[in-house]
Amino acid sequence: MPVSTRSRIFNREEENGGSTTTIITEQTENSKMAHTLRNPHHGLKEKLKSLTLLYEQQKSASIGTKNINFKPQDQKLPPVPALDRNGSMKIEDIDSRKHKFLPIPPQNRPDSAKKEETETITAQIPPVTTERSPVMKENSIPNATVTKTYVLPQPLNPTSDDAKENKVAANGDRIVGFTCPRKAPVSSTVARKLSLGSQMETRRDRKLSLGQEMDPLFQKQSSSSSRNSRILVFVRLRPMMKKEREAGCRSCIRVVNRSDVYLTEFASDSNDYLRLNRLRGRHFSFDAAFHETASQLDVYSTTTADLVEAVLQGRNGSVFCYGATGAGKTYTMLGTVESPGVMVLAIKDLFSKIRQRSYDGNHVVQLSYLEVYNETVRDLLSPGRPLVLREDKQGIVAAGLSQYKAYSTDEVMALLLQGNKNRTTEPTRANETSSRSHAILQVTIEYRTRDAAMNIINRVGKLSLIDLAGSERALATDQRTLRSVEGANINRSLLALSSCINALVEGKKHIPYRNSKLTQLLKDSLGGACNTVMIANISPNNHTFGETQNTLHWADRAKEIRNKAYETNEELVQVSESDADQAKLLLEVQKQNRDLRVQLARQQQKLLSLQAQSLAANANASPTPPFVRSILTPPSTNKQRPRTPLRTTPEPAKKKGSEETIRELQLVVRTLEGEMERVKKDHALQLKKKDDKIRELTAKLSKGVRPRDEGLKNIVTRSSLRSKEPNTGEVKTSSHRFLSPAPAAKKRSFWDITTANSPSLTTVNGRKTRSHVNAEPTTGLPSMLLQPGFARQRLSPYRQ
Ligand SMILES: Nc1ncnc2c1ncn2[C@@H]1O[C@H](COP(=O)(O)OP(=O)(O)OP(=O)(O)O)[C@@H](O)[C@H]1O
Repeated sequence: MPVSTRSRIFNREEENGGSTTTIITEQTENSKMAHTLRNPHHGLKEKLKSLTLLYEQQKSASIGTKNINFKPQDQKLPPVPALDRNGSMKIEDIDSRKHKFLPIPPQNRPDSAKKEETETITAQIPPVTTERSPVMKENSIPNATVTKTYVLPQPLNPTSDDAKENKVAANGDRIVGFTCPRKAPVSSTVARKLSLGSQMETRRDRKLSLGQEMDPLFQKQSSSSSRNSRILVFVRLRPMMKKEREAGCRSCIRVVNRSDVYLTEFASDSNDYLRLNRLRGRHFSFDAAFHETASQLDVYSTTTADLVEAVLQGRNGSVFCYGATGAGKTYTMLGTVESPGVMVLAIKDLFSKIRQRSYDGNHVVQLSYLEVYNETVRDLLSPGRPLVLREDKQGIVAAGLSQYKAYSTDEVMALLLQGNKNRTTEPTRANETSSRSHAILQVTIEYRTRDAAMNIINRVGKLSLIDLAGSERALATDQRTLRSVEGANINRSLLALSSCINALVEGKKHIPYRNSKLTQLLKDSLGGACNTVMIANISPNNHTFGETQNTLHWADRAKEIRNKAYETNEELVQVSESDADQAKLLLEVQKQNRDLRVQLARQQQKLLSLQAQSLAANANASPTPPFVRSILTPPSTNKQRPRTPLRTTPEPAKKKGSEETIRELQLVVRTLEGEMERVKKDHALQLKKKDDKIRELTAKLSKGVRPRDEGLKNIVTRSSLRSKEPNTGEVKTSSHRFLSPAPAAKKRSFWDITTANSPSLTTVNGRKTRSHVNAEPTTGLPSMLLQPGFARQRLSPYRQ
């Protein structure tokens, strides 16, 4: 029997001494399973049906089973099998003839008043690992022993709200109804990949909030489904608010595992005569389900990271959040400063990826941000008159929408911030900062590169990040006129969205996109050649059960929408021979430029070490050579040459500019080399002079001529010479350059070095500030630590 990702029932009831016992229909020979679970949400009919089916299969399986060592003592109550670290339970050597009747452990036993109880084991993909019977997977009857692994629902944290809710459900109202979900396709339990490399897969899986390891089947499905263009649907549960907790709200939703959520309806105690205090529940399965503790990064990396990668390869991608008001859509899309949401993380990721690839082409990022408010489209980046939607070759576009070029994450953030200020938000009873409009941020990435034949390849990918306004009930929000009109419009457009989803799912020819502005704008995302991700946001509050159920229902429907097979928006511009030559030349020039920059850096390094040596030797003798000083002095900010605005430079001008830059660079390199040579010569000359002087003095001494200073020792040493040398321009021996220029001075510290050239710092409140280092006799040496930076700064205008 195939093991479903859905819950399976493995129980029977038997009155055994007045107490309810659970029958585990599959039992092992070596390890006997006895674990009762409380998940009583299957209908009796379905339970019996699946039980009968299971029994039949096991029976026929057992006929062919050999090597069964069935011992009578096995009929005793087997021990509760140990769960593995994933909460999985192994059932080995299944033999259908040996069903066990196990007592429910006291901690799991429901209220004794209950007559009915169901036990559910959630099986995980791949739940079956066939050891001796690989055909088991194909739903055929095994003729040998098999091993099955069942992943049980995670044990609840007793302190969490979930745990409390669970307790209520177990001990409180009886659960008698269960809407059996439609069997989800196997692939729905896994996150579909967007035809990307294994690197992305690894990352995504690492990020999965439940931290379970990815099994091989998962990988296989992921890669095989990468060609599939089904909409990916994720669900995110927001945490219970303090206010809600204080108001005594209960959690009606539970994230069962990494893809499933379970919705429970709590009956109102006294008045619900029809349901007789019964509860209803429903199980939903999505590509991934995020627990309330899931981080923004978890959500981003699982839902959108692949999309960003695909957009860079020239495909279109859309992410939209759907859900009731106050369910956390804006939090997911925008987030806060401390925990930025999908929009911000996507932009950051985009730019970091562009930076990594910048070596092989040019990327141009353009941005637009609009809102649909009360069925009018408005530009959020340059507010003005409402925009009109038009259909052209690219699809539906808002005529006159401003497009901004952005070159860094910061620029995008600034634009985003500006747009959000212009967005319509109002406090409602349900949410203090309720978004009253649907906001769409569109990022277009144009990528231009050349192939081997120098043809221009132009790829354009578009990423749409959509924060929908919340669906709401009239009572949930204010009754003021404007708010209710807004609410009605929001609901109308969401209804139109639902109709489109329905029509798409049913495969209708006519999709009513024109029913609202929102659906017109989402046309591309829903049925077009686009990778689409939908994040359904839900609240745990049981008072919003209806809205949560609605959201989950539509999200479940949306899973079945298939987009058109996506294609890369790529354009190949063939160039003529002369153009190709020019392009080659440009590439060569660029390469040369790079080489020159490397050379320059090397020369600079050499120059600096040389300068350090020469400064040490000439500390007191000669002033810093002017060219060195000019390098070491930071250029004043107002004199600094502005960076070449490459972003706006057209192609031929850019080429011209790069040639000029190369010429300039070559000139700089030549100048530096010349200066270096001169310094070397100077240095050698000075050393020679010093040696001559020493020789001369030694000769004089040997002739009996005393040195000028009588107080000094008669022996002439280099140090004795040094004391007389300052400011005289006298030379020293070559070995002098390695000696400290001022031996008597206190040892120079880090601050001495870094602040030696800094403008004087004053004493603050009598406290010595860093300026005290200037009190020392300075050698006039510039900061060594700052040199590379200054040198770079000075040379930066030449950089491309
Ligand atoms: N995952 C989360 N973690 C922490 N706080 C959250 C989370 N999701 C939502 N919230 C908080 O819940 C509140 C409502 O969220 P948000 O404004 O995002 O809802 P919304 O669905 O956008 O509502 P509306 O449709 O009315 O705009 C906010 O205060 C937000 O900070």
